[in-house]
Amino acid sequence: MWWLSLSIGNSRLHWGLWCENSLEITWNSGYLGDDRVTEVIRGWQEGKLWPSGGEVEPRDLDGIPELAIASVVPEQQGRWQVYPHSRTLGIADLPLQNLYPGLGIDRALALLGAGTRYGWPVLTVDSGTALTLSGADGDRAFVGGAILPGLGLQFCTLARQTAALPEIAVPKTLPPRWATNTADAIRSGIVYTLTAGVCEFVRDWRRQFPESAIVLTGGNSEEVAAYLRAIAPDIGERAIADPDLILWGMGEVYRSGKV
Ligand SMILES: Nc1ncnc2c1ncn2[C@@H]1O[C@H](COP(=O)(O)OP(=O)(O)OP(=O)(O)O)[C@@H](O)[C@H]1O
Ligand SMILES: CC(C)(CO)[C@@H](O)C(=O)NCCC(=O)O
Ligand SMILES: [K+]
Repeated sequence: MWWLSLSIGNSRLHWGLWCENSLEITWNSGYLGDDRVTEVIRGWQEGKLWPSGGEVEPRDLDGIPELAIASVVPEQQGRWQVYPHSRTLGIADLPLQNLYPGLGIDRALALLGAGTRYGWPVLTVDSGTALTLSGADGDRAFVGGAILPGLGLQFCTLARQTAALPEIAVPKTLPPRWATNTADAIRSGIVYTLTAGVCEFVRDWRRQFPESAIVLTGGNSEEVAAYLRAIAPDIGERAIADPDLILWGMGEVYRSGKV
């Protein structure tokens, strides 16, 4: 009756502990080394949710949990697939139409989670390592989307590939647009262009699907939501923030009997 969902992203791992269809707790962790993975798996085989590698309380599970894996990082997923009670999800397992070969399972699951919780049609904006937009229509058919470097990656690459530009943290709030120092100029350039780009996609989506929910998720979704509220309140105030879209999508696959 207990099962675990593991979403392997490009920066870290995202976990959910489920009791049937109820998501009990969620947590994030870094990638784990082989020894740690062995230790975690041994814990599960003794019916224990511990050690987990993230900040989650030790917990006794009555029974050995199943593990559902969704990964966009092949090198990481093999470490978890050795667990005998694991199942790795592919896009063919999802009750969505028109998915293209090679579409990221995280994008498809986020769409499924968003549509299930907030209705169809739906547009998801996942601000992770990469920022992705993914939209589906009222028949749960994938319409299309886009991929760009995420916020953290934009700041990081700019600093890494230049001599004079410093590494800057992702700002929590809107920076001044017309900057008069280097750090603010970087903040302004990245934040205003990324936000304008997202707005343009959302507006175009709304022209096609006026009633669609817009759902924000991913490690930088709070920042992106704050920028949108400040720059484009018509979008920012209506967008829904949900950090667990991918896990909800995995729950929907479980409910449909495919886990
Ligand atoms: N504790 C944290 N550890 C790592 N990144 C974090 C943390 N908190 C916020 N972030 C931000 O989250 C971003 C990564 O987002 P997320 O965790 O959704 O990525 P991901 O799991 O690699 O997903 P994706 O594969 O979609 O890129 C980073 O750019 C970083 O700025
Ligand atoms: C775009 C990322 C990196 C976002 O995590 C992931 O969804 C992925 O590796 N996608 C495969 C390419 C695609 O979605 O078209
Ligand atoms: K790559």
